[in-house]
Amino acid sequence: MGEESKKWVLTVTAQTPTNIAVIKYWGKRDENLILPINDSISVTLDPEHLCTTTSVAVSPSFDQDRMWLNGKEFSLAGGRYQRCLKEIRSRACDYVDEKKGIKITKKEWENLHVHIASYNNFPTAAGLASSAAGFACLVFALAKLMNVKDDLGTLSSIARQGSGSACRSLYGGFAKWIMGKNDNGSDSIAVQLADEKHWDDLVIVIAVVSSRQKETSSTTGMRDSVETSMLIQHRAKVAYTFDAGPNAVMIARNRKAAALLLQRLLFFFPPHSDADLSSYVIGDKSILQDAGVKDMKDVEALPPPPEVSDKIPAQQYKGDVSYFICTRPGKGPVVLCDESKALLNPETGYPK
Ligand SMILES: Nc1ncnc2c1ncn2[C@@H]1O[C@H](COP(=O)(O)OP(=O)(O)OP(=O)(O)O)[C@@H](O)[C@H]1O
Ligand SMILES: C[C@@](O)(CCOP(=O)(O)OP(=O)(O)O)CC(=O)O
Repeated sequence: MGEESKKWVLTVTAQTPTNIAVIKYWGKRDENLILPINDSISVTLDPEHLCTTTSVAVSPSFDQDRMWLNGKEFSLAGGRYQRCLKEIRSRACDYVDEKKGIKITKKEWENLHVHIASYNNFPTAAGLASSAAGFACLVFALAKLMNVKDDLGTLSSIARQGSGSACRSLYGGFAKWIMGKNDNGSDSIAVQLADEKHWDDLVIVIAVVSSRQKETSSTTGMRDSVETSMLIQHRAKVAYTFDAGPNAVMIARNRKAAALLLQRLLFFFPPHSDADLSSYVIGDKSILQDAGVKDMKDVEALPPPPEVSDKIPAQQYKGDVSYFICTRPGKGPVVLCDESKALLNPETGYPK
């Protein structure tokens, strides 16, 4: 290949939301293919507040597949990354860009290397579904780059092989991962139940008590549950609100309930006195207005909630929560055309 023809770089940038399961996936029947032991249902969170942005690039000048996560080089050697790359490459279609003089045939995609740069705008591996947004974004961006024509259901089954919960992040609103029955996983895909407008005054408040990396990953935690819990098969009938980590996720059915909830949360879990309210409650700050809280003085003036009685004393836990994120149902993956949002330099294909 001549030096001139080695110069071109083709890039795509995509943004994908996280999701929080209300009926959780917890336990696999196949560890390799990532097949679950139950159906699960989730709410996709607004990418304005929590999202992954991933840029992918391809060029004949790249000599290996490389990835950078949150600014640091990250190994793609793991089986989950390799499987996603292989599945997407096998579905790549011919690509032609007459203007740039780029022509890639289906066969040529197999030998072209990719560069990937990804950034999570929220804590990674802390129990806030970074693997979900991350693998969904990786698969979605690569599929766009390689001109994959398959539908979102197929892409969801590829993202599933990166991280189970990722299959639901291919959709906005409310998604269901159908566990499927087939041994080869072909029917284990996610579908959209309703879009983000369906229940648009639903409010999700996340109390972040720790942004540190979890000691037990979801993969390990659910494996232990499957091996040791006799009740695991019955678990998905039971509602609970914690994800796999210390950070509580609370779902309020409408804005009024969310405002009352936030008043109570701020009463019981006030920030340290020197804190700034705008960094203590992030995301959709308009809930603060509904709660009648404009500044720290208003937080300090919050009265004990009426349900506090002699039996339940109004003990306050100052500083125990690092910060709260208020969010809502959000849209699914999108391609970002604004060059300034790209994480890879369009000329070189290396991180900006
Ligand atoms: N943007 C990303 N792109 C690709 N992979 C990512 C990205 N973000 C996270 N990951 C992968 O996901 C792993 C973290 O997954 P893990 O399940 O342990 O935590 P989590 O997804 O944040 O929490 P949980 O699934 O319990 O909500 C990372 O070590 C990395 O391999
Ligand atoms: C508690 C959960 O968030 C667990 C998510 O687990 P992962 O999808 O991160 O696990 P792997 O498939 O092993 O990568 C529940 C859920 O999202 O349904």
